[in-house]
Amino acid sequence: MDGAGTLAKKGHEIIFTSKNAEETIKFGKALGTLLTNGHVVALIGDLGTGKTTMVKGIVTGLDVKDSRNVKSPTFSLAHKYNGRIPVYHIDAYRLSGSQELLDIGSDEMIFGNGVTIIEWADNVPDSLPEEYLKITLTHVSEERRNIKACAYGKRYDQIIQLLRDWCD
Ligand SMILES: Nc1ncnc2c1ncn2[C@@H]1O[C@H](COP(=O)(O)OP(=O)(O)OP(=O)(O)O)[C@@H](O)[C@H]1O
Repeated sequence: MDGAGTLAKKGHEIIFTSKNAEETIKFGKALGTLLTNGHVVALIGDLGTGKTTMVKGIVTGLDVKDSRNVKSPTFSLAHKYNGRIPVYHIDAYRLSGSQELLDIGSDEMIFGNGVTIIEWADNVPDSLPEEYLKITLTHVSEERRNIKACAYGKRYDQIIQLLRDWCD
């Protein structure tokens, strides 16, 4: 990626430093183009670190229309978008555990067809499948964020490799 963020490389994870929201969207879009049925992306980060901004990028890469209007489903808990495959966007902020997530039918979302993106995934660790991609966003300065993408399971190793190629 020309003249954009900086990248640290380590095994099955990458750390990308995003300079602004637009760059986080571009990173998300690159990731979204690599996702397919059954993939789960767990997003972790404090308030305002850019989780929803990242989701906008990911769903853009999944060909969801009007992706810039995506908002966190904080009250409805989950949204379904129609992209090239179904996309489930879950916000676990208000959830105190995995049972509440199960109650909204998360099993069908996480283990069914399509891609599932879970904001505040650290609130529902027991709901995550054995393999998933974890993205941790941390605030560096007003516009700078560290984006750490980590593959949990071999299925995601190739995604990390391709993201690395994209960032280089
Ligand atoms: N590098 C960056 N990456 C992402 N967002 C950024 C960046 N720089 C500034 N921002 C801004 O930070 C804000 C992040 O908001 P966003 O809703 O995406 O965060 P969030 O983690 O989902 O927050 P919350 O948990 O409160 O819903 C947006 O206004 C966005 O434009």
